[in-house]
Amino acid sequence: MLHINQVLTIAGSDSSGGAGIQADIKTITMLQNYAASVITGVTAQNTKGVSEVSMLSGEFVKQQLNDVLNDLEINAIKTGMLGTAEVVSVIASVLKEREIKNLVIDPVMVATSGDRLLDKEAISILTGRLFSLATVVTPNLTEAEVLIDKEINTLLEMEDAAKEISNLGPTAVLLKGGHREGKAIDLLYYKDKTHRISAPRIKTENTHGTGCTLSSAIASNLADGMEILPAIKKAKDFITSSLKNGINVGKGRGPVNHLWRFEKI
Ligand SMILES: Nc1ncnc2c1ncn2[C@@H]1O[C@H](COP(=O)(O)OP(=O)(O)OP(=O)(O)O)[C@@H](O)[C@H]1O
Ligand SMILES: Cc1ncc(CO)c(N)n1
Repeated sequence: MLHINQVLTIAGSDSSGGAGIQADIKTITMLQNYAASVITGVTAQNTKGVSEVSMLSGEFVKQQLNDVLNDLEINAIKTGMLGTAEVVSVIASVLKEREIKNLVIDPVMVATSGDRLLDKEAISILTGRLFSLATVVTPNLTEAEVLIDKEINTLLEMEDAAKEISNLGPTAVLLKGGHREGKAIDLLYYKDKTHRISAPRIKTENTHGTGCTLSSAIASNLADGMEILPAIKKAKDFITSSLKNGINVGKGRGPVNHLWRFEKI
């Protein structure tokens, strides 16, 4: 029988299907792995923005997580929208207790549209209890500025920021430069070295779900046994291709889209 690696996404639902758990499941599936999903909350959202968020209780998130981990053989986990301090605490406790091999944390704080997806009081729990368990954390520029409480403008400042965030305990930090001008350069800080992970900027309005897609692709590649650097480079190729294939769904920022299967290496 065909062997398939299992990836768990812990994230929120995006009713418009472009970001959140829907983006994660699509990505993991396109990368030919099996996706399980622990839902933290539900957003009423479309391509123009988020109109409402309803979070599940910490207890219910814990129950989903334990049910999945007690049964499936999860090879990697990715976290996205965690919403509340209660949910972040529960996830940190469960993941600390279990031997999680590959954990990718996308520290989602606000949607592309500017709407808040993480309570302010949850941030210190995220950094204090979850970051140290992570293989990779993937902040965007705004999230990184919140994490280090400094403005980040230049590539050199991005390098310093990635290094500073690594002091919070993750094995690697990928600081995404998607919201800058020019080439789409992300900075990876890993094993005391900085790597520039670069791709041409795609001229498109259809960028809904870029962050979710990238972090899910990294988790999926780690689940396949890839090392951190190649897992990130391959995920970067995947998001670049998905941006090229973005589609005009909705009247705002349409979703990225995947048109073909990537061959496994
Ligand atoms: N127009 C673009 N062309 C090429 N790459 C891009 C573009 N926009 C974003 N990226 C890349 O997409 C990935 C996600 O980065 P981004 O900074 O957009 O994350 P994010 O802000 O967390 O995403 P989201 O907008 O979904 O919240 C990064 O690798 C980034 O460089
Ligand atoms: C549910 C959800 N998670 C993450 C994001 C980040 O883009 C979003 N817009 N919606």
